[in-house]
Parts: sequence; C-alpha cells; structure tokens
Amino acid sequence: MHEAIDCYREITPGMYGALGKIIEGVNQWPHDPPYFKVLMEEYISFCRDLSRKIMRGIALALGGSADEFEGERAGDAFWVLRVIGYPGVSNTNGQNAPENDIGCGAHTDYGLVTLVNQDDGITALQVRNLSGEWISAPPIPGTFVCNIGDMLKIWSNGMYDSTLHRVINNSPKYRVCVAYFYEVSPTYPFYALSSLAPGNDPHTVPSLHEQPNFDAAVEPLDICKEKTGGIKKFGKAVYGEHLASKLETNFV
Ligand SMILES: O=C(O)CCC(=O)C(=O)O
Ligand SMILES: [Fe+2]
Repeated sequence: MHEAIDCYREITPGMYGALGKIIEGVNQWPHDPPYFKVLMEEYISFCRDLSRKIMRGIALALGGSADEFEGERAGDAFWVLRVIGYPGVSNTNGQNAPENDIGCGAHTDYGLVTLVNQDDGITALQVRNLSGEWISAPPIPGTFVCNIGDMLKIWSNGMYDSTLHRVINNSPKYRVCVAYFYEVSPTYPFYALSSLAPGNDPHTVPSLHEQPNFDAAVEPLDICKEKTGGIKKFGKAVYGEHLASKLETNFV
C-alpha cells in the first residue's frame, strides 16, 4: 500500500488532444506549508537538469551525439514528480515481526530515466537482477537510484533495459520517497510523422497548434539498431497511450 502526491508538467486543456486529457490542468499546490510550491519547483528544475545531463551521457555511450535526446525527442520533456508515502508495519513487539504487504508492485517505469530519492535509513526498494533474483537497493545518503524506463529501452533497441523494481517497507517507520520521472517530448511525433520532418515542405501540414497530439511514436534509433544486429527488437510505442494506461492502472 502507498499514498502519493503527484505533480506533472502542466498540460493546458486540449494541448495534446484526447490522449492528454487524463493529465490536463494545473497542479494543486497546498497553501500550507507556504514554501512547498517554490521548493518543489526548484527541486524539479534541478532534477530536470540532472536528467538531461544523464541523457547526454547515455547518448554518447550509445555512440550517438550528446544531443541525440535533445530537440524533438526529449528536449522539451514531459515530467512527473511523485512524493510517495509507505506506511510502516504496525505491530513490532520484537518477535515474529509481521511482513508488510507490497508497497508498490513489480513494475518498470515508463519514460526515459527516473531519479529516486529514498528516505535515509530504510531499505525497501528492490530491483530484479539478470538472474531473476530480487536484490535490495539500500539508500545511500546524497545519491539517487536511477531507473531506466521503457522508452529508453525502445530507443536503445534493448541496449538499456528498463529496470523491474518493487517496494516492500518492512520497517516500523513511515517511508517517504520522492521520484522524478523524466519522459519524452510529447510533441515529438508531430515532427517525426509529418511532412515537417527536415527537408520536407512545411507548408503542406497544419501548425502544431492546429494539430495537437500526445502520440509520441518512439521506436529504436538507427544507431542502436546497427549495434544490435540490424533488427529492430521493438515496434513503435505511442508514448501518450503508454502513459495513460499506466496512469489509469496506477490510480484504481
Ligand atoms: O519508492 C520507491 O523507492 C520507488 C517508487 C517507484 O518505483 C515508482 O513510483 O515508480
Ligand atoms: Fe517505479
């Protein structure tokens, strides 16, 4: 079990059509504490810069140019910040301490990278390794756990795998985690799928404003395909659909 406060990069109504509907609107900030909004926005801005730098490093590691994930792919990335609370186990009288239920079931994250800022001193996050064993990812003060998401797995044609992980809080203490999800640019497909693609006549298509969408078509990059046997291991994934289905199942 867990509870969470989510904030999203704000989506104005209609901006991304029907697929974007589930996350339209402005973030609801509490008045108390009064500095919450300012603090969170500053934190988000730092996370955004860091994620961008990590993506530049990953782009180089994949053999591309540093700005492979800038511009239309992820230069104007959608993001989600989630502050999550996991209740501790209640009855710990020393013997037969009860096992807590699953705080967050096994899943992969959906975007590019996630920066997980864990509560110091409580080990609850587990990651599945290649042998299929669940191993703990204990918090290391001053560091993030960085998870790879599904969209990076597809873009890299599987060279980066999305990390299967789950959370079990067996501590008596309430655990707080702040996760920042760095995603793709929702407008990416417009350029990729339309005749606005470089070299084509820009006059033959409606403007971005006239054709809103949230259907980022993510598919393996050619540079990654070449390095992995020349075959695309994954078909096109529509980012907005992927996100909407994750959000719908997350909050039932
Ligand atoms: O609480 C954690 O350590 C991770 C949370 C998580 O995996 C998620 O929100 O996607
Ligand atoms: Fe996750």
